[in-house]
Amino acid sequence: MRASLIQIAVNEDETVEARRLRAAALVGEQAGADLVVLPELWTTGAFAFEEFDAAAEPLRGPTYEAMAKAASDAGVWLHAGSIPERDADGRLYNTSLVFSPAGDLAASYRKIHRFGFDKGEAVLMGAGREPVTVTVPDTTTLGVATCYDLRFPELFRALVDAGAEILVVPAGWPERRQSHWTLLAQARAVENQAFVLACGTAGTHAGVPQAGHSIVVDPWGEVLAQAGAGEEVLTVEFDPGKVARTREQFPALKDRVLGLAPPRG
Ligand SMILES: O=C(O)CCC(=O)C(=O)O
Repeated sequence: MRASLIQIAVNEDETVEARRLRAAALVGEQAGADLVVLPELWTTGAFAFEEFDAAAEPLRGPTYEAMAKAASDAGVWLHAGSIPERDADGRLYNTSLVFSPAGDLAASYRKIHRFGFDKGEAVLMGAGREPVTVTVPDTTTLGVATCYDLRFPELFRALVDAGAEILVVPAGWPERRQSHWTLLAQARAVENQAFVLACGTAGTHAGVPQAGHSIVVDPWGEVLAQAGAGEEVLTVEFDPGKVARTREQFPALKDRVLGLAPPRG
């Protein structure tokens, strides 16, 4: 499988429309890849809270249209990162879109863990409730999560229990916590014996420099590739069959003990 992670720069000197066109062109350049991934909230930037309302779009809005076309033009599975989605009741969500090579919507996922504690995304957006997997016929199953979700291992376990072998994590992770990003991506890969494809943004928006450093980790925890800080397309080839082999040779997932009693004391 060949995967390309598009670590696009999100800076304020570019309009959302211009960045959408540029993202579509970058996806087009990845024809020949099996899977292409864009980051979280790349239209506005994950920290541009004051832009969310104005830039919010219905699920099938301009970003959906542009990315569906980009996926079918390039003939790739496209995890198009996330958009600020406005639902029919006017509520906002941080919603990821995954397209098949035919340009059909294969899945959408509303981010479950919202970032910001008592401000930003945590108060401006609603929380998703449903973990989401996507079956790539005859190949593998993707489990999707978004940015801050990376800190919550129970979500990833739920994805693995549902068959996920490749965990795809679009993000807008800040430079300040870059060490957590790399560490958590490796931890989620090792504990779940799965590939982790984590795609961040480059650039600076709302005064928050982005970490970049998109990363691909294999089921043994080895870093197959990692980007630098700037805009970059990180391309990596790997064998999804390594998940089954790793789980067979080192069957730790089989040793889980579920339903533990509460700790004594
Ligand atoms: O968990 C973190 O440190 C960053 C999370 C984040 O930036 C986000 O979810 O948008």
